[in-house]
Amino acid sequence: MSGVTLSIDGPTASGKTTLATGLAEELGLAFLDTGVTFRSLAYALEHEPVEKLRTELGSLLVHQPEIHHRRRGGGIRQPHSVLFKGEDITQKIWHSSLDGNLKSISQDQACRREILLLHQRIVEKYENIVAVGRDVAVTLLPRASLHIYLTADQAIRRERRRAQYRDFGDRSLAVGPATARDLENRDAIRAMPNALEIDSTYSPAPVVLTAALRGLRRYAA
Ligand SMILES: Nc1ncnc2c1ncn2[C@@H]1O[C@H](COP(=O)(O)OP(=O)(O)OP(=O)(O)O)[C@@H](O)[C@H]1O
Ligand SMILES: Nc1ccn([C@H]2C[C@H](O)[C@@H](COP(=O)(O)O)O2)c(=O)n1
Repeated sequence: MSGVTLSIDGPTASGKTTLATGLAEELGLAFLDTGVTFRSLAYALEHEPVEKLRTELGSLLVHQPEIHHRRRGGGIRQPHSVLFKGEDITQKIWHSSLDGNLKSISQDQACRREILLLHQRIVEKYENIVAVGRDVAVTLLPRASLHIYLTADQAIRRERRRAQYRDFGDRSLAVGPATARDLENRDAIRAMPNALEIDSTYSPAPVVLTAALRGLRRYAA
C-alpha cells in the first residue's frame, strides 16, 4: 500500500503508541508521536525561555521519525529519537518533574501553532506515515486515509501505565479521565467519514491492531 496516512488520537495510555508501532511495523510507515514534541519542549523549558522556544522551535528541536520502529530500553515508550540543540534527549523527557512545564506548553496557543508547523514540515517528508496525539486528526492530518480514536476505561489505562513504568523510577504516571479536549476530538473524529473508534478495554494489543488493519482495508479499498 502506498500513500497511507493514519491519525491516532485518544486519552492518555489508551494504547495509541502501541497501535501506531504495530501499524508502522506491519505497513512500513514512518511514525510521528506528537506528544514527544510537547514532552521535549517541557524539558527544553528548563533551559530556555518560552519565547525562544516558540521562535526557534524548528532549529532547537529535531525529530527523527523511524520507518521501522525499534523499542529500546525494556518497555519504556521511546518511539523515535529527538534532539534538543544537538543533544539526544529521548531518555530525559519522561519525568514527573516536567508535568508542570508540560501543562504550560500544552496551554500556550502560540507554542501550539509553532508545534503544528513543525509537525506539518515533518509529515510532508513522508508518503506513508502514522501520527499519534491529541488533535492530529483535526489539525495535522485532516485528509488521512483513516482516523482512529482509541479509548479504554480510565482504571485500565491507569493500571497499564503503572505496569509500564513499574521498574523505571520516577516517571510521569498521571492518568486522568478523558479531558474536554479528548471528548471534543472524539466528537470531531466521529463526524469524519473515514473514522474508526476502538475501545481497547477488553482487547489485547494484537486484536486492536487487527481491527485497525481491517478498518484501513475498508477505507483504502
Ligand atoms: N490493547 C492493549 N491491551 C493491554 N495493554 C495495552 C494495550 N495497548 C497498550 N497497552 C499497554 O498500555 C501501556 C500504555 O500504552 P501506550 O504507551 O501505547 O499508550 P498511549 O496512548 O500512547 O499513551 P500516551 O497518552 O502517554 O501517549 C503500555 O504498557 C502498553 O504496552
Ligand atoms: N498533539 C498533541 C500531543 C500531545 N499533547 C499534550 C498532551 C499531554 O499533556 C502531553 C504529552 O502527550 P502524550 O505523550 O501523553 O501523548 O502533550 C497535546 O496537547 N497535543
